[in-house]
Amino acid sequence: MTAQLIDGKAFAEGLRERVAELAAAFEAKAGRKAGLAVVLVGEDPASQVYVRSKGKQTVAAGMASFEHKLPAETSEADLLAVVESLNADPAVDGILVQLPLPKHIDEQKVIATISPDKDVDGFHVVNAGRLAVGLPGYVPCTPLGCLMLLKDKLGDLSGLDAVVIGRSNIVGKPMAQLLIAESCTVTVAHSRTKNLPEVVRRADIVIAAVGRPEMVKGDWIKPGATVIDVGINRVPGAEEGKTRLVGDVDFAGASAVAGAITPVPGGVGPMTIAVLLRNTLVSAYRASALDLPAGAI
Ligand SMILES: Nc1nc2c(c(=O)[nH]1)N[C@@H](CN(C=O)c1ccc(C(=O)N[C@@H](CCC(=O)O)C(=O)O)cc1)CN2
Repeated sequence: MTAQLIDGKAFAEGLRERVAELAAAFEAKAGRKAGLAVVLVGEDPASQVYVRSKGKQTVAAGMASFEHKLPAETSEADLLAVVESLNADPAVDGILVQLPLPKHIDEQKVIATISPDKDVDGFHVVNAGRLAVGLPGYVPCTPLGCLMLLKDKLGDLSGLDAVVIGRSNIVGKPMAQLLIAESCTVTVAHSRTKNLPEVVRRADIVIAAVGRPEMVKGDWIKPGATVIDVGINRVPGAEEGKTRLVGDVDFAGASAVAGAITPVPGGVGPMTIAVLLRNTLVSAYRASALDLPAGAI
């Protein structure tokens, strides 16, 4: 079997177009643009690329982008003060503090300071709690993007066996909650899981989010399964001094067995920013007490 490719890049483009249409409608009704503030502390090269992309895509979708670039030595107190000023700013519907933060800053404290109503990353404990009990709130962008790709490919997910490899607050845990809400039978596997290949082999849906290059092998995959690769790992390339991106799944091996698979790059990654724009627009509609057409995005 050769797996069908799940084209996250194309899906994300479509989502961004729908967001842009609704952002224009929002501006016409509210008399202002929906706004996203992104805060970057330090000069991590990958984070700089993601923040630049977020700014460009926000503007391209017809929303206002507010970038706050702070030096790596910024104190926790100063960062919290920036977040508090964004909480109070009516032009800002969504706040995102780019992770990871420098070691001297307590990430949880920063996330807890973001207003849950502007937490378009969905990392605040209030939004995590809302997801856990099935109340409306903001859902972290990467897992929501994975779910959109899965539903687009498979339709109804109920009754399917899903394995989520990884238990981070950003991907693994919310992904498991989303799949439970879709009536999947969900296993969350991690570094202590015994006989991981056997656990993965039972799954109709595999979500790999461990951050270990090409860890999930082709012979771990059940024939016909759908494989969503969340990993973005930079490894040495064929040419001296060059690097290339690989996922957490051995793409060549898994493609020979799976029914459908996301590539890296061009799979889950582009969905992260498209869903961020979507969450920001939802926040803008809520802040202005305007109705978003049901199921529009
Ligand atoms: N506050 C947050 N911090 C971080 C998040 C997040 O959701 N919120 N996620 C990641 C990084 N990230 C967005 O911030 C992100 C990662 C990857 C991509 C992407 O489009 N990847 C491309 C490849 C890009 C490349 O060449 O390097 C792909 O997979 O095709 C977008 C956003 C950590 N921090």
